[in-house]
Amino acid sequence: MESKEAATKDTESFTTAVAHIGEVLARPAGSFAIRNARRIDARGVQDHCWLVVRDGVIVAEGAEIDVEAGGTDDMADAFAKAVERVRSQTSSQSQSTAAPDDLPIIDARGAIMTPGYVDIHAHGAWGTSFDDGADGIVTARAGHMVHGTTRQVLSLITNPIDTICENLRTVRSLMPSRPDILGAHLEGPFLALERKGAHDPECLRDPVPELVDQLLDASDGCLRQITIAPELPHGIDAIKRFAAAGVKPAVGHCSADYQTAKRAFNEGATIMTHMFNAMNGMHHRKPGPIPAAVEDPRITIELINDGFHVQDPMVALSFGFAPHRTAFVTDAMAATDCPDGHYLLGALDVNVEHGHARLVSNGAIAGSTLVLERAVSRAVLELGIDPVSAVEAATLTPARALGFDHANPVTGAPIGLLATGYAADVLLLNPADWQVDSVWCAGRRIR
Ligand SMILES: CC(=O)N[C@@H]1[C@@H](O)[C@H](O)[C@@H](COP(=O)(O)O)O[C@@H]1O
Repeated sequence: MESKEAATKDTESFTTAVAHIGEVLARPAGSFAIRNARRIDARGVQDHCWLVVRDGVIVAEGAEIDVEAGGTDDMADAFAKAVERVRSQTSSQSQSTAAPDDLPIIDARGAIMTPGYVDIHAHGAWGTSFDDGADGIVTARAGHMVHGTTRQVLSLITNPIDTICENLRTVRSLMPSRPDILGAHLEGPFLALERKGAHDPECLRDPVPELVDQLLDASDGCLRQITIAPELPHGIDAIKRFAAAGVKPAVGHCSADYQTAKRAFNEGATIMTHMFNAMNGMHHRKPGPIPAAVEDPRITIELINDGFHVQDPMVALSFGFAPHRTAFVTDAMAATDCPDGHYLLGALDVNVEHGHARLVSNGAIAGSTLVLERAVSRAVLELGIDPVSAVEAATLTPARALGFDHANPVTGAPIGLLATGYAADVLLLNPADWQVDSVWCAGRRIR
């Protein structure tokens, strides 16, 4: 839902960007090459890096280090050979999208090159929510895409069950034409009343089998993850049912004790929804759900690194607790990339001041106005987290949490690294401030 302020800000440029992104994503995947970049992905840092993309997939990568600077002869001319190979393949295969002599080569001029960011928990941006129908989804997606979030799971807020089912069907219907949409996340309605945060208490439910089946039917395979308070009467049973259906259950919005959380993870939950927020904290005689997630190497830990939801020392603690398992999420709501003002989260009124969203009714924090671009830049530049770990938390870790780090039916080629065989989701960033300058999603240039 739009606020008055959001409606007056840049409505025209929003509309133009949304249309542009829709058009670009409808085109066939492209072929191109990038050279002279400082590649940072979960494998490490590599200077003078290049990659070659054919029909949307990275087919070769390397570093152009000349012999005098310590490279081998092979390193010096591997790029030219890889480009030549793609050019000759494209000229002999007429269905390819690239003309043989026309493989664009982008000189990154030393810019940072990372995989596209993957946000597995967000609700909206640019004045709209992922619950606001197809138009709302493409608008909010554009708000994240221009900031480098090339792929996103669309989080749906707690609503009456029929509304949630309708919203799931909308997500499902968009997926064939939108490679950037990874599916849906249900945050609710199976949350603990006392940990509801910004969710409508009237709509919270116990996850009895009939409701589980109803949601699975409506999702038609698009449901990727669901947040569940495991201490609800049917909480553990629902975790088993969703896991058996291929959905990743997430522990969150709960008051679970340590044993109940541990049981949830043993029965198939694999994610902790925004650790620290909307759950009981750690106490030396009441350890609660956090140690159960931290000690279990199977669990991915979501973290909202906006400097408001979780204070910086706790963000650093999470990386120490769970290296390679901390995934930045935004939990972004409609006000993201918009002015302060009045917005909606589901049916609830939200006031945004200085970028902080709170329910009008009781002041509860109501999602963030964060984009992953900012989560990564503040991790590196303000918290001193090493760049490889910060990039990993926004790329490979969230991709792996949902099985997208391998070839799969949703993204086809894997995502999360800039490696041969991976989808060409690529960002070029300004090394001074880590702002996103260029974005490719699934081999299509967005900006
Ligand atoms: C969409 C959503 O559910 N967002 C939650 C919100 O419900 C919760 O109130 C807040 C703070 O939780 P805390 O006060 O327990 O830290 O975190 C997230 O913003």
